[in-house]
Amino acid sequence: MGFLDDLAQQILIADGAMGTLLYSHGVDSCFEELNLSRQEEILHIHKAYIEAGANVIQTNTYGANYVKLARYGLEEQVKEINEAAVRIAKQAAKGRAYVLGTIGGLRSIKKTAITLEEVKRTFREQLYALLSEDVDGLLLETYYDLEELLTVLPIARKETDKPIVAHVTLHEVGVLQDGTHLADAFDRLEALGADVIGLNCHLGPYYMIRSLEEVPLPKKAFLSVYPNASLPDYRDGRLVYETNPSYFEETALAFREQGARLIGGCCGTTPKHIAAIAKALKGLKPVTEKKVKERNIVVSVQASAPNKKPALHEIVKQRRSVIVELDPPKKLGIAKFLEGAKALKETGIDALTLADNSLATPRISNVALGTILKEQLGLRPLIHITCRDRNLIGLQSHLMGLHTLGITDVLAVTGDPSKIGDFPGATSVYDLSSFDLIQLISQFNEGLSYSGKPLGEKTNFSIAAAFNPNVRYLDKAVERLEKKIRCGAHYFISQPLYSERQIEEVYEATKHLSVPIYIGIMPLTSARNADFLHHEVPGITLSDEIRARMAACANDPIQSAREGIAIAKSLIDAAFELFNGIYLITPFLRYEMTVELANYIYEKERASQERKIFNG
Ligand SMILES: Cc1cc2nc3c(=O)[nH]c(=O)nc-3n(C[C@H](O)[C@H](O)[C@H](O)COP(=O)(O)OP(=O)(O)OC[C@H]3O[C@@H](n4cnc5c(N)ncnc54)[C@H](O)[C@@H]3O)c2cc1C
Ligand code: MET
Ligand SMILES: [Zn+2]
Repeated sequence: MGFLDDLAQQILIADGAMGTLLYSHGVDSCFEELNLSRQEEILHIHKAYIEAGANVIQTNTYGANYVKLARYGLEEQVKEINEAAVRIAKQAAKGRAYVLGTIGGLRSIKKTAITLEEVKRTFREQLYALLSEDVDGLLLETYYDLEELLTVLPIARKETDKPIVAHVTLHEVGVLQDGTHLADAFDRLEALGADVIGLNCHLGPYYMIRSLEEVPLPKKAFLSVYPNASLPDYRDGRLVYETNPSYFEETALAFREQGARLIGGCCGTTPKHIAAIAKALKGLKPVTEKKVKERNIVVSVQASAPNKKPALHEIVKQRRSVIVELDPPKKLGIAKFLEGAKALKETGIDALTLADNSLATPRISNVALGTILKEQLGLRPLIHITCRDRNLIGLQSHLMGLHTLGITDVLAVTGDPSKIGDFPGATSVYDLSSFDLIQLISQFNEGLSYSGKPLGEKTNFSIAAAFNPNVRYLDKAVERLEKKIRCGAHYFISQPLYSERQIEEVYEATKHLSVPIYIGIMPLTSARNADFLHHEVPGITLSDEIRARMAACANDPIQSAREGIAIAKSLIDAAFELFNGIYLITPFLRYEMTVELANYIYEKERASQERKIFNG
């Protein structure tokens, strides 16, 4: 008889936490290293779980991989640490319990933190070490990222016929962090050859039971569940869990009702919790049938009221369109800002774009100013949103807020890193990349949150993305644009360009794209401003001619502004022929410059229309 034969007949009890138990004993270093330096302590914990009633234990190898051990400078000891862990667990089990070799997931919400190639390499190394010591099976646990588990599971399946337990970790009741429903995730794991499929960590029994209620019994695999002791509490800088082991008696019965056959514990659980599970399930057979609750899907996702005005990306496909950036002030007081906004509105621009703390320096909230523009001036605000200043919670709340205010035009950007701004020590969040943010907003437009939870309404954001053509390899930048379109970008707004030739190159490189581009034009204000952009802003190169023109009027601010405007007008002339959309950037709140340029564009447009009519 083996592990799977036993599961076919009966419920097996698994062990509980290792990490949080060691932590509660005061261990604050690498838990897995203790397989080498404090073997007795690990042995003792395994034994305590077996004595509490565990038929299945797991090796102390949750984080024994290259990536996690590297945090402690132990990355060269992957093999040693894993092999030692199996030997200790086997010594504790002495044939009384099955030993599963544990491999923990690496990715959290930030997929970008580790590539799938690194995931595979790291996984293989740990897998070979565990298999070389002849474990009874594998436990792939705490996979928040389904893509990661779907990547590593086939590797393990190909390498071994031993039983594989594959555990996802829920984001919230019934769904994974990418919005996949638990039942669908289980189907996919079963199809890839997992023998036991289940859940561990993050949530306590209550939410896990509710999640399993919507999951049918697997076709062939067995179901397992390792809940946390409770939701965690944060006390004196430490995560702590409620300890009420007798609660695990009731919940073990509920897990059995849901079809679980392998039941253990995750963070915060102790041998007492495992003893409670064993006590409750003593003599009980697994269920072979269950009633599945209908999926909790809100069927009626309301479309939100259609935008009163057409979206910018629709406007710019059809006609000339000018949008202007006017940065929110860095100090309190918005009189000059409003003066500029009014003057720009009078030119007839389609939107005023408001940066989100550009150059990582605090400015008055662009949502506050956007609301004022919309409500008081009837001017369309286009709100930049960076991934730098808000985590996944903040971003979603921000988007819901914008929707509630009726603001539908947004630009999704990574955001300049905080180290270049006024507060270099501040955290740059980057939970999401610009691609992820574009995808998130598209998902909001489908009425779904990041985790796939219905929002009750669909938003109707018109999604702009950034285009930086000031790079060494333009084709690489264009590949990013293509990816942004696949993520859901409706149009692009470019960084400023400073030569007619570059505008033509950009046109040639992007003319195949299915979405429009607003070309960035920012008037130079002085010779110093020109030198700064040329020498210090990555990617921006001004022609010798432009720099000479600005240098010639270096000591004359009025003439400098005139020259800056004249240069911008030539750039506009070049862009005008090739692009419908022009994005004017107001330097240093000097809105009179962008007012003049907007008027110039509209006059040019009128003249061009008249010529067309005249020519029939
Ligand atoms: C129109 C516009 C508005 C902006 N508004 C703001 C704002 O309000 N607040 C703010 O803080 N920042 C703003 N930025 C700056 C922006 O956040 C960064 O410049 C950003 O890196 C470029 O846009 P993205 O975020 O979409 O970057 P992504 O395309 O996601 O690129 C992110 C990073 O990848 C790298 N990268 C991208 N393309 C290439 C390439 N071709 N070759 C090599 N490496 C590359 C760069 O390191 C880049 O910083 C704005 C930029 C633009 C163009
Ligand atoms: C972070 S999830 C749990 C990891 C491992 N099973 C432990 O208890 O230490
Ligand atoms: Zn856990």
